[in-house]
Amino acid sequence: MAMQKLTPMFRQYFEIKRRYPHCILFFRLGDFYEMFFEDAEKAAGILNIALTSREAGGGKRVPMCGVPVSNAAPYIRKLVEAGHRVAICEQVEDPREAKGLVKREVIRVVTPGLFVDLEGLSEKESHYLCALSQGKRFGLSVLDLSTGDFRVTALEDENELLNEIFRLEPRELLLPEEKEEALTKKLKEVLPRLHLTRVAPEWFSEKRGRELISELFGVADPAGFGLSEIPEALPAVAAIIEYLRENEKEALNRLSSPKPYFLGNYLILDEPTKRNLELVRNQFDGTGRFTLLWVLDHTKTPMGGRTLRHWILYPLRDLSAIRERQEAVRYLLENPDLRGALSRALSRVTDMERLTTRCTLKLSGPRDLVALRQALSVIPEIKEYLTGTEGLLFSIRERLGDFSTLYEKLVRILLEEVPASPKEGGLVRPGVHVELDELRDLKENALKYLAELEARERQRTGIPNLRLGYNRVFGYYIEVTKSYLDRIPKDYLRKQTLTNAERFITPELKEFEAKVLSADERIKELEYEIFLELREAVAEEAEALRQAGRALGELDALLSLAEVAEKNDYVRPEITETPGIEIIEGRHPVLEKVLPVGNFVPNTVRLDPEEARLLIITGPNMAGKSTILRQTALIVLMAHLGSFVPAESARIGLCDRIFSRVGASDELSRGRSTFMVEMAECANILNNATERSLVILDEIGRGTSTYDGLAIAWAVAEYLHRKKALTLFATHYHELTELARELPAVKNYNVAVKEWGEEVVFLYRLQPGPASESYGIQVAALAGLPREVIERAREILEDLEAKGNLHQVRKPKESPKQLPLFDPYLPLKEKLLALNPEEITPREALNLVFELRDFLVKSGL
Ligand SMILES: Nc1ncnc2c1ncn2[C@@H]1O[C@H](COP(=O)(O)OP(=O)(O)OP(=O)(O)O)[C@@H](O)[C@H]1O
Repeated sequence: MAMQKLTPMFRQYFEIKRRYPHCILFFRLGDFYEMFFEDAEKAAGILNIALTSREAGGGKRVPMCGVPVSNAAPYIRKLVEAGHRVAICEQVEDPREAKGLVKREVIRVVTPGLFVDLEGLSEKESHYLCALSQGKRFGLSVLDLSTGDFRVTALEDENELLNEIFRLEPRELLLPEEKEEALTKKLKEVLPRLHLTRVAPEWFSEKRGRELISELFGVADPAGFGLSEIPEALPAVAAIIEYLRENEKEALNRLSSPKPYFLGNYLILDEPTKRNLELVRNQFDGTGRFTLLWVLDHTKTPMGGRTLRHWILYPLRDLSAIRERQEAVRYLLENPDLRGALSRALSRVTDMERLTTRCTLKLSGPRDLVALRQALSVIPEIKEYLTGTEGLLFSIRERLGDFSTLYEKLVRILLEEVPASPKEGGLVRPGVHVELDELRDLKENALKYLAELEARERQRTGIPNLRLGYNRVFGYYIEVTKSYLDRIPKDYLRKQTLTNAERFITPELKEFEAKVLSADERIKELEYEIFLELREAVAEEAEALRQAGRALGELDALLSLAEVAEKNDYVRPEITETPGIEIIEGRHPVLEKVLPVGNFVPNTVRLDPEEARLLIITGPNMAGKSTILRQTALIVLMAHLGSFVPAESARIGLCDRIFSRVGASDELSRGRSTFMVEMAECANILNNATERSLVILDEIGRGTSTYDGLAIAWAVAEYLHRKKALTLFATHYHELTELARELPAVKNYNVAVKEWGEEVVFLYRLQPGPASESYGIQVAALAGLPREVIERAREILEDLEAKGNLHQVRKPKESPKQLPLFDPYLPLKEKLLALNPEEITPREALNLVFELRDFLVKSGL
């Protein structure tokens, strides 16, 4: 449309839209955010709202849709979740005072990484925006705007970078525009839901990073933040700050300074390990159920949940830091009364970190302040409980700070219950503001006041029938009948003449009228001002509040570890500087919770750098090999995060990383064959494992021909033995058990099974020595292969054995897809197998079809 034909408002719309071409523009019109043209068409579809039209000038109508300002949050959330960016354009002057068209400006752009709507964020997960710069090393800055957590680090190579991104799972990653495609493709592969945002390459400047840091945080040298060791991160810091400046200016007001973190301080968990060990997400449906976090998380607060998740993903490598956490868990474990009291107190704490940030971003409403007040009310109580503690608990107490002044203010000013919006009034207590109290009195006592005034005026003038009245044209007036006009005082101003009477006004009446008529509006205005001041008072203490929030998170996480340790009978592992692992009667933390009580069979694993650093574990399918591998890795990881562990006792030498190569993950979508993935993961292990690494390998070489596979597995085992990494190697290649004879620190173990007629019984018990047989056919029979096929297989086996074709190498069984560790749908399978088609009713059949459909959908088949 030609510009000149447009209405002034649409001209303004276009001027703004031109600056935000990649955003859906929420254009404020009165009580609505309106969208136009393509934005409207796109949004109406996603939001499922009516698409209407509006005249844009010259009689032309254009597509339009809108959402109410008072309830815009869920719509914004939906659009952002669908991958859009939403530019919020507000009226930035009072329409009543505007000369002509009211001024409008975009005040914030909501992007996937800058999303802080409490309802749209998952409570116990961080929500990261990252920026990536590349110099000699990679620089990564990581911001969770919702909590104010701002960190930076440097990464040696692409591999380290991909692992870290996979660990953080950011929602949005900022990259310079010219960034090469190969890397972005890999990033998309590890995290398909990640939004990659290209921004101006000039933003990634070390110099700019220094300038911005000194500008925002008032320090001349970023070294003050410990950034001198990672100058590569400065461009990434600059990019994030520039991004905030462009899209969320308010965030710059009270941004926390970026804190460096060094990957070397944490156990390295690469992508396959995080995935295979099902630390925070299961491989079955990608949710948190049946994961290590699921077992350990009994936290009461969102901060606690986020902290624990972070601890699991960043296990420590520093002995004293681990012991500090263990000590705190021990103390809580031994003091159940204290634990109970702290737990109850924490249950009343709200999400302090996110509520505080919303105040700094000027997004919070009265209810947020009330929620924050509630959290603050609990802090003195918690401090009291922690009096007399030592170590970490004492340091938590110290970090909780003192918010008595702020708390008292919130109590003194805000009512118990407040409305959602700060602009509707009804949130400030009486006695806070003189004018506000007067206005409220005035409103409530208007009628009484008028009656009093009438009586007073009658007395003053001596006019017995003087009367007060109101009409819409003149407002309040005093009416005097004609017979008394001679008694009218001088300050009466004539306003209207009727047949029998005259109407007057007085300055007092006018003042009263102005007050009453505007009281309501003024009350709302005053309450809003008081609210803004209060919100600002909270924002001023943002840093201390965030620190307290984090401290409460730590306390909550420690309590959770203590609670889980008690409930599940965990022990405190002894952590040593000397490498080596000894887990006596260890259990799989998740599987033991899923199986009926008492059904899990514990196992002892000893890895010793000199005597037994590589254990070859053989045993038939389903015997429990993978479980032993995983539980060992999980126990080692739990020990490093400061948790107690499911075992009778455990001694764990400090590790630098846990490697895992377990099962064949579903990589077809990445366009790489199973074998290729297996080898790539294996290469990574071989190139990086050290004497301090724990390596768990499950069936290496299965994806290729038997001989190739065996040869590779053999060579890999030899190499790891030479590198002195502590390794558990589960295999179907029986031949590998020969290694124990050749290499000094290789030991054979097998998972016991017992024959029961033609069947096998799984004992799940790890015992020294190689497995005697494969039992593949028995397991196949258990799985329900038709009897005919099983019998035929036996014949073939006997035949092969008789011909000597089976001599050394037994081809391992292929399993088409990695089974989840346990099978949540076993009951359904059993039902299906037990089904008698002759007897089933149509209703039963239909129910089964529904169950089956749910299963297929959930398992992604
Ligand atoms: N220690 C144990 N106690 C009780 N049940 C167990 C134990 N270990 C394993 N199981 C059960 O056996 C199932 C199979 O275990 P796992 O996957 O570890 O076997 P596997 O030997 O690795 O099998 P495959 O060689 O076919 O991959 C588990 O899902 C679990 O139900």
